[in-house]
Amino acid sequence: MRTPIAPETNLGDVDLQCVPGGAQLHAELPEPRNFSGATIMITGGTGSFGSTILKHFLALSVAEVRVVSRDEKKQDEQRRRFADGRIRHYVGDVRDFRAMEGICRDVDFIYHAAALKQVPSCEFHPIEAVNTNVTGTQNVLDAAIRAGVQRVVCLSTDKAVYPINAMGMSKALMEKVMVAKSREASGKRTVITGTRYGNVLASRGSVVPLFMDQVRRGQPITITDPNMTRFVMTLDEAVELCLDAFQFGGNGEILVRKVPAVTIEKLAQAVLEVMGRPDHPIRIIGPRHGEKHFETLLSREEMAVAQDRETYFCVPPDNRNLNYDVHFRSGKPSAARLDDFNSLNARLMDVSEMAAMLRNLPYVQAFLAGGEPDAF
Ligand SMILES: O=c1ccn([C@@H]2O[C@H](COP(=O)(O)OP(=O)(O)O[C@H]3O[C@H](CO)[C@@H](O)[C@H](O)[C@H]3O)[C@@H](O)[C@H]2O)c(=O)[nH]1
Repeated sequence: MRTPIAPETNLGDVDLQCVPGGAQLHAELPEPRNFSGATIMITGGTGSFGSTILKHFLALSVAEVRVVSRDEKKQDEQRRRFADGRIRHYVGDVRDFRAMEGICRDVDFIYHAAALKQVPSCEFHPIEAVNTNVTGTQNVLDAAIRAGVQRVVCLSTDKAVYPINAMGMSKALMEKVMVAKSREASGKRTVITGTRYGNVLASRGSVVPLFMDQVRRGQPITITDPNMTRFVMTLDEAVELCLDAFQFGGNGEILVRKVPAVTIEKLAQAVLEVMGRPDHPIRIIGPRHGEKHFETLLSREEMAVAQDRETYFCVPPDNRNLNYDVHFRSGKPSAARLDDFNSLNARLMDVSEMAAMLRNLPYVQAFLAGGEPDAF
């Protein structure tokens, strides 16, 4: 069944004050999010993000969730774990337009999370990153527009801003594809919105499970660079942003959650504090392939036009056309005197705040209870 979102829940047309550097927003954000009876498609639905979003959607009494991914084995595990007849698994690759076209039929909402996201491996296989992250996104959006899907939310990363590695570059291009497709979709049924995240704590393959495992095995914690900083957020915060994007995201907008940052040294100290092993040895190993010293969630140019929506920033699309006269008559606000929003000038957490955040994570709690939890 198709469930239209009530027009009043879409803030895409509301005249929000444009606040360089970010002051407060003034519009009331309506509740609640209504997905009941909807058919939802999640690309990358067996990955960290996809499966967590899946769990949240199932709790919101949706009619059907189509999980699209390439890995039969993960799908089988997920089928057993959830044991919910509303989930339908599709083996398919976002690189395959025809497959996406078939799966999109009669879908109301799409969460597009499928991506190659490992920084080091994308350095070695950049074209693979382009094929999945860029062309794959184009395929999903073309299929969605053609099928008249109501809303598509695409997942991006801080590594797409001022990118230096292939993963970030492919995600930056993905965002450009997303905005270009939103122009194409303008006036049609489909609304396309992006979300941009920093590091989600304790996600599969990330540094927190690695550090905890190293401590448990009695191996030194390996720190790349103690002064390196990363934006960190919990999975719940990430899910919240996704749901906000479905409800409030306008066409072509990118929503960026405001989160604090932490140095890797403090993150490691917090892990050791939580594990009660403050004197555990640490080894400095130096940065990995393609790593940045700090990350940026919003460029200076984006800060000049971003709208501040309390828990997140909204970057509107640049909807000027390619007519040069129009360009010259209506330039953008200047970014010259603005800072970007990066993990050096963001609020930096101290060890005890970081440790408190870690203690609240289900993964950390299960680990400390002696288990071997799967990172999501
Ligand atoms: O043995 C290690 C491994 C990592 N790090 C550091 O820990 C931080 C976080 O590393 P990791 O958890 O591997 O995440 P990132 O490399 O920052 O990338 C993650 O976070 C991105 C969001 O920024 C996602 O897009 C990526 O998919 C995801 O891998 C980085 O500063 C690393 O240098 C260490 O100090 N020691």
